[in-house]
Amino acid sequence: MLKVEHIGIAVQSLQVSIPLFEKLLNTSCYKQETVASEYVETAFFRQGETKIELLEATGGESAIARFLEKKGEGIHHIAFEVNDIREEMARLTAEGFTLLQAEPKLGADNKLVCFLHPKGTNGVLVELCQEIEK
Ligand SMILES: CC[C@H](C(=O)O)C(=O)SCCNC(=O)CCNC(=O)[C@H](O)C(C)(C)COP(=O)(O)OP(=O)(O)OC[C@H]1O[C@@H](n2cnc3c(N)ncnc32)[C@H](O)[C@@H]1OP(=O)(O)O
Ligand SMILES: [Co+2]
Repeated sequence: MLKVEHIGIAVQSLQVSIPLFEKLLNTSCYKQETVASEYVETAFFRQGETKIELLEATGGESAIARFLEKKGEGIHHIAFEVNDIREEMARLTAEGFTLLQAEPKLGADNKLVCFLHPKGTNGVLVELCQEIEK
């Protein structure tokens, strides 16, 4: 794993949370992006080498909607940057971790992503991200 690429935080409303995090972090949100396949709208803030990703559900089928319903607002996942996501997925599968996708999928912020089941990672939802070469 190269670094913590972002920390995902589930929020009820980006309209409320973006200004709050702009005040908290003393920096502006640099990107807002909807990921339709995940039924989420995201907002990103840079913090040194890593980022904060705020996530608002755009539909009831969203993992974020279910999380908010069950646990309320809060830290949702930790994303690690990797060089080669498919290689890392194969390595982690061999190590006995449960991947939630057989193939990486298009995520936000120009990344290929996949997730590991939190049951196998001490209750922490882990995301892997690989930058898509421009
Ligand atoms: C990709 C766009 C963007 C990006 O960075 O590019 C994103 O990050 S999108 C983020 C939203 N998408 C996802 O989270 C996709 C992966 N997540 C899932 O597939 C599900 O949420 C899953 C499998 C983690 C949980 O399943 P479900 O949503 O159906 O909820 P359950 O209540 O059935 O959960 C089962 C079990 O897992 C625990 N759980 C759920 N979410 C989390 C979490 N974020 N962190 C830790 N644990 C979590 C939940 O409490 C249940 O445990 P139990 O002991 O049975 O209560
Ligand atoms: Co994420």
